[in-house]
Amino acid sequence: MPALDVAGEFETIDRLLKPLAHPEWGRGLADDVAVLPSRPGYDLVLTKDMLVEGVHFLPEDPMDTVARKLLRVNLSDLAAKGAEPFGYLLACAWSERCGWPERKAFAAGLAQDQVQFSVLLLGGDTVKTSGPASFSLTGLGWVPKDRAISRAGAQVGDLVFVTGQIGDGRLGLRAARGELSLEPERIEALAAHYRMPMPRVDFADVVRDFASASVDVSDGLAADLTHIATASGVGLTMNLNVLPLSTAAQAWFADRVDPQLSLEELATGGDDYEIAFTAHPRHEEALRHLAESRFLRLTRIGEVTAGTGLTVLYDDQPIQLARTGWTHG
Ligand SMILES: Nc1ncnc2c1ncn2[C@@H]1O[C@H](COP(=O)(O)OP(=O)(O)O)[C@@H](O)[C@H]1O
Ligand SMILES: Cc1ncc(C[n+]2csc(CCOP(=O)(O)OP(=O)(O)O)c2C)c(N)n1
Ligand SMILES: [Mg+2]
Ligand SMILES: [Mg+2]
Ligand SMILES: [Mg+2]
Repeated sequence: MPALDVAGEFETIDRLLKPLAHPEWGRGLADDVAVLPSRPGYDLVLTKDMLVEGVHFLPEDPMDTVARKLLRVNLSDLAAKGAEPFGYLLACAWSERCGWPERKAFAAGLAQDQVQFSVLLLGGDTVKTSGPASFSLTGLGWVPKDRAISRAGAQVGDLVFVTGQIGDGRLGLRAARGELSLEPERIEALAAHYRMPMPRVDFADVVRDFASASVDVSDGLAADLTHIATASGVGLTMNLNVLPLSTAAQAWFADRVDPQLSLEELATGGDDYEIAFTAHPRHEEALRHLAESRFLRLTRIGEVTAGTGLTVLYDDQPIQLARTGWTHG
């Protein structure tokens, strides 16, 4: 008899999650734990982020992209530390709207990203809730012993860099909500970034080899750079005029009446999942070369100074931001 498509706990585990599991370490998702052999010469790097419906994704977002975003926001944290991901633990609190097709789409999204990023499922937990859907993922990666990059470590005189583009996460949320009047291709590109950001996994080894301090940009570039300043006990500057914008963001920006306020929105909006880091000026050429060879944009956005906190510059003048990024309550 063919299996029924029942969105139950063990149907979900057996039919949707087991195919994603590490063949050995995950114990077939049929034990109480996963067991990993240690890797001599490496440190294990662990991170956890949640995605909650209405907080991190929209109720109408497709479940395959919700799953991929969940994995990717965690891969982003690992990449910022210079770690290479290998596996993850997953917790799902399915809501009423998560029937079998939605769960299947969720697992299919994970299957795609498992191949793209070379990670496998190790275990997790599955529950049903009458509240909003929420998901939590623990990402695991390896970094050569004692080489993980921290938020502390920025030195006065270092330069501040950011990968990729800033602002598509914020504009993508507004695009997905139907708040922007741009051509449909632009709306699509921005919403796609919001629903499925690209973690800079391919740049993790460069960060590890050259960065003095590093953070991934989730809350907002200004907020996350402030984390580096605080942890490192230094000051950082950020030049709003050189904020790297995508072509879609440039199209949006071109129509704004208040350019400064618009750039502030992008620099504080979050959901970028780029890497912001500091490095000694002697590494600038190598960093530019490596970024170019990997087809990744890299922008020098500021410098590390004696002092404290983040100083934001617009037209060479320091400005005050109303807020630096997203905070939860
Ligand atoms: N509920 C929690 N229990 C333990 N540690 C937590 C919890 N929430 C956050 N943290 C820790 O606080 C630090 C900052 O968290 P967060 O701002 O979420 O980091 P990130 O933005 O890189 O995801 C991290 O070390 C994280 O592991
Ligand atoms: C529906 C919806 N509203 C608002 C946002 C914006 N937003 C929510 S949480 C957040 C910051 C990142 O999430 P968080 O849980 O703080 O991740 P972490 O910094 O821990 O990686 C942002 C920009 C969003 N992504 N989706
Ligand atoms: Mg977090
Ligand atoms: Mg994070
Ligand atoms: Mg982070």
